[in-house]
Amino acid sequence: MSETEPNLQILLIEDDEDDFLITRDLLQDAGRKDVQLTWADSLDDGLDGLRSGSYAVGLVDLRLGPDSGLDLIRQARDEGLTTPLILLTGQGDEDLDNRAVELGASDYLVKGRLDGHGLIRSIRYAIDRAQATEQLATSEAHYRLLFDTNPAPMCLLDTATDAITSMNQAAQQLYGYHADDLPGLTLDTLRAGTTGPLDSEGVIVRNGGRLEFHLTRAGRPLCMEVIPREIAINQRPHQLLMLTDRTEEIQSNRQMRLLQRGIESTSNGIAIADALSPDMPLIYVNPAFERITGYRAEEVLGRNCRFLQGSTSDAVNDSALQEIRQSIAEQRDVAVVLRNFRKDGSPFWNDLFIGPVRNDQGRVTHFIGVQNDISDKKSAESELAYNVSHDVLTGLPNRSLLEDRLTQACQFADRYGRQLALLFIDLDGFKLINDSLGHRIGDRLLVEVARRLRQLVRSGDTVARLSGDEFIVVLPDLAKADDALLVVELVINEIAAPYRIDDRTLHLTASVGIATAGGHIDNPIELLQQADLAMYRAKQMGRNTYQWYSTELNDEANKRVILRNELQDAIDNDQLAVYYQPLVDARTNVPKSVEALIRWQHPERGVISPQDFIPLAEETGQISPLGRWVLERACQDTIRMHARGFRDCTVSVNVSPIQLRKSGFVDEVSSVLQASGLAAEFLELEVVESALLYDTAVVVKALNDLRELGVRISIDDFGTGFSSLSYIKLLPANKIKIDRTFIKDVIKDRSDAAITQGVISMAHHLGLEVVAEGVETEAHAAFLRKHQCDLLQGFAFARPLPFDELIRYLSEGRNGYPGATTGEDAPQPAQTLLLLDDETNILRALTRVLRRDGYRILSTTSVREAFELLAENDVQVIISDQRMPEMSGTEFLSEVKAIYPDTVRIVLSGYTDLKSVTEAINEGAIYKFLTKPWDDQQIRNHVLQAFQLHAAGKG
Ligand SMILES: Nc1nc2c(ncn2[C@@H]2O[C@@H]3COP(=O)(O)O[C@H]4[C@@H](O)[C@H](n5cnc6c(=O)[nH]c(N)nc65)O[C@@H]4COP(=O)(O)O[C@H]3[C@H]2O)c(=O)[nH]1
Repeated sequence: MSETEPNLQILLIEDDEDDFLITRDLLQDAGRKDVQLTWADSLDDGLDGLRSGSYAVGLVDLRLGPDSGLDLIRQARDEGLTTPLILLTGQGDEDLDNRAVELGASDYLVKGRLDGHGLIRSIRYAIDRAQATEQLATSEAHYRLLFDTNPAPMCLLDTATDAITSMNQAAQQLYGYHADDLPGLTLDTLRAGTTGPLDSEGVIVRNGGRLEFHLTRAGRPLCMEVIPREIAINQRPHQLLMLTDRTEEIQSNRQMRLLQRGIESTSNGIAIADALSPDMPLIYVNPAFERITGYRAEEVLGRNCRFLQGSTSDAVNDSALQEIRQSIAEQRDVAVVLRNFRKDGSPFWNDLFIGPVRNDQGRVTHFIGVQNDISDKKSAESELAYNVSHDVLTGLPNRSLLEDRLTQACQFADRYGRQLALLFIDLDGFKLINDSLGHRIGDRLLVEVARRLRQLVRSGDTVARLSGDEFIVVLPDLAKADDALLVVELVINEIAAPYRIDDRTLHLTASVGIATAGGHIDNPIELLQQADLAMYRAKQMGRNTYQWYSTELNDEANKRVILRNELQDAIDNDQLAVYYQPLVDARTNVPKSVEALIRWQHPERGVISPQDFIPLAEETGQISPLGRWVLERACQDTIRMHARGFRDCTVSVNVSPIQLRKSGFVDEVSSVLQASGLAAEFLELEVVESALLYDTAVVVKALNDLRELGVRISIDDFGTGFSSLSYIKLLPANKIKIDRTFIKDVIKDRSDAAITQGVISMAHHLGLEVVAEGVETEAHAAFLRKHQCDLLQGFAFARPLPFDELIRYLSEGRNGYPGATTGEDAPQPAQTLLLLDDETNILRALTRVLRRDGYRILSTTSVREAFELLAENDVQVIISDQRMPEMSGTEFLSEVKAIYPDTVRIVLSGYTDLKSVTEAINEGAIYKFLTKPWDDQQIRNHVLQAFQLHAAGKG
C-alpha cells in the first residue's frame, strides 16, 4: 500500500476488546499507517457503522455476544449494504465458510492464523471484489433496465430448450404475460402451434427477420416480426428475440391490396388526381380506365384529365363540365353524364362520379373519379327515344315530333310577329314505283326525297315524314306568307329532278298543299289538316303543282264528310238509280250495248254526279255494297231488256279497282249472274286501266277468272293512265274505250287525233273492239267512223237514260236511228273543196269562180266549223285565208296536215308574212301560197293541179 493511497477505514465488529487490540497491532505490524481501525462491539453498533457507509470493509467476528456474525452479514445484505464483509472465526470450518460466502461475505479468516500482511491482502481482495461486484451489478442493472424498459418487445430464449428466460415489459404487455409466467413459457407457446413464416403481405421485413403468427395470452392474433440475435449467457447459447408487432401494418396492407385488386378488376374506370399539385395531375388510373379511354397509364399520369373532353362543345357537355368545375371548387361530390373522347377520337358517354379524398386534417388531397362507359345504354336509350320521335327509314321527325315542333313554331311565329307556313307534300306516282319496282327501291326513293327536302330548308325549319309518301315542311320564320312559295317551288323542282337508283333513272313529282298562319294559333294541328286539304286539291288539279288552303276548300271538305254520311242513307233509303247509255255501232248507229251508270237522286240537292261520290265511296269502302247493287240492278234490267225484245243487247258495268282487288269478287259476279239469270256473255265489266297499277297480279287473276266465267272485259278511260301499252298486254280485255277527253277535240287537235287513231289501230291489231266515249257531235262521229272506230257512245246519240226511257229509245230506233245517214254506203263526191275565209264575200266570189269546174264546195268562215266539215266529209283540197281571228291560215293548215295528211292545202292571203309562209312551206303544211286579189283562171289552174296532185297520191 503506498503513501498516496486514501485512508483505509476498517470497521471491526468484535465483542472482545483483546481481539480488537490484536487486530490493530497486526495492521500496524503490516506497516500500514493509513489504515484506521474502528471498533464496534455489538451487532447493532456494527450495523450502524456499516450503514454510515464510512468504511471500506468490515471485519465481523463470528461471535458477537448473543448474536452471530453470520446474522449481521445476513442483515447487512438484506438491507442492501454492499460494504465487503470478512468473517473472522476462532477455528477453520468449511461449512461455516460456505455459509458465510452464501450469505454474502467476501472472505473468511481464522483469527489465530492471521498475520498483518495476510490480513491486509485479504482486506484488499475483499474491497476489490466488492468493487468489481458492484460494478457488475451496476452494469447488469443498466442492461436490465435497457432490456426491461425498452419500448421494443424483446425476449430471451434459451436456444437449447426453447424456453423464454426473459421477457421485457413491452413484450409482457404485448403478450399479456407476467414475469411469473415465464417458467415453462416457450417460443412455441407464443406461436400457438403455427409453424413457418407468414406471407409478408407487402410488408418489408428487416434484415435477418421473419414474420410469425403469434397469439397473446388472451388469444389475440399477432403478426410479429421476429429478429433473433445469437448470444451466449454463461456459455449457454441464447437468442435475443427482438419482436415487432406488424399486425396493423399487415392488416392495412392486406386491406390496401384487396382494395387495389378491387380497383384494378372493376369494370369502372378509376382515376385519382393529386389535388395539391398545380393543375391536379392524374397519379393513378386503373386498367378499366385504360380500356375505356384507350390511353395507357403512362400516357396520362401527370396530366390533367381534361384531355378526355375533346375540342367540340355542346350544351349537354358544357353544363356537365360547369357542374364538375363548381363541385371541385366547393370540394364536394358530383355525378354527371358527359360526352368524352377516346384516344382514337371516338366519343363515349361517361357516367362520371368525382369525390374529394381528405387527409386526417380534413384537407382535400386527392380527387377520385369513377367513370362508367354508358355509351351502349345511352345509345339504346337515345335510339329508343329517337325511334319514338323519328321515322326509322328517313330519320326525319315523325308525326308526334312534328306536332311538338309545329306547336313550338306557332309560338315562335306568334311571339316574333312572323308568318308560319306548313307545306303538305305528297309524292305523285310513288305508289306506282313502289308497287312495280318493289319496296326496296321505294324506300331508297323516300330516303332521297327526305335528303333533298332537308337540304332545301333553313336550320329553324322542320322537315317531317307523316306516313308513306307524305312529307311536311314547317317554315316558322317568314316575313310574309308569300315567301313560302319560294320554298314550294324549290320543293317541286327538287323532287322532280331525276332519281338515279341502281342503274335506273326514276321520276317523281309532288303535289303540295300550303297552309299559312300569322298571329296566335289555338290549334296548330288544324294547319296540318288545312294543308292536307290543299294538297288534295293540288292532286285534283293535275298533280305536280301546289295549292293554297282556303276556307272554300274547308267547306268542300266538310261537304265531303256530310256526303259520306248521306251516301250511306242513300244506299239504305233507295235514293240510287241506274241509268243506261247506249253504245252504237259506228257504221250503222244501231245500239249494240248499254253502259250502266249510277245516279244519286238526292232529296235536297237533286242529282249528284257519280264523279262526286264514287271516289268517296271508294275511300270509305262503301263502293263494295254500291258496286254489287249496281251489278245486280244492271243484270236484272238487262234480263228485262231482253224480254222486251232487245235480245242482243249487252250491258257494261263499271267496276272499281277496289272491288276487283277484293277477294271473292269473281264469285260475287258469278252469283249475281246466277241470281238474275243473265248469261255471262251479256255482261261486260268496265275496268279502268289504272286498276292494274297496284296488286297487278291479283287484278289480272281476277280478270282472267272473269273471262273464264264468260264475262267480257272492257278497258275504260284508255289513255289516261300511266303506261297503257305495257298494261294492255296483261289485261285479258275484249274492248278498249277511248277516254272522252281525247274525243272532245279529236277533230281539231292533232295530238288527240293522233292518239285516237293510234289507239284504234293498235286495238284492232290486238283484236280488240274500240269504243269512243264522249261522242257529242256528228263531226266526232264522222271522224271516228272514218278512222274505223267500232262503237260510239255519247250525247250525239243518247244521254244516260232511266230504264224506261232506254226502252223507249231502243224502240224508236227500230225505225232508224238518228245520224245513221252517214253509213259506209253513203255516196261521197269525188272532188270536195273546202274554202275557209272569215269574209263571206270572198267565200262567195271564190265559190262562183271554182263552181264552174264541178267541185263539191264546202265553205265556212270559222276555223271550228272547218274542222267539223273536215271530219264529216272527205275533203281533198283546202283553200284557207291567212289572217283569221281564231288562228292564222298557216297554223290551221299545219293542224290539218297533221290530222288529214292526204289533203292538199293552199293559202290565199291578202298580204305576205314572209316568216309564217316560209315556215308553213318548210313544214310541208301548204302546197301553194296565193295572194289576193287573185286571177280567176290562175286560181282555177292551181285548184285543178291540187286535185290532180291528190289523185296522184302526193297530197
Ligand atoms: N261530256 C260528255 N260526257 C258523256 C258523254 N256521253 C257519256 N258521258 C258521260 O261519260 C261517263 C262515262 O262513264 P265512265 O267513263 O265509265 O265514267 C264514269 C264511271 O267511271 C263512274 N261511274 C258511273 N257509274 C258507276 C258505277 O256504277 N260504278 C262505278 N264504279 N263507277 C261508276 O263515274 C263516271 C262518270 O259517270 P257519269 O257521270 O255517269 O258520266 C258518264 C256519262 O254520263 C258525252 O257525249 N259527253
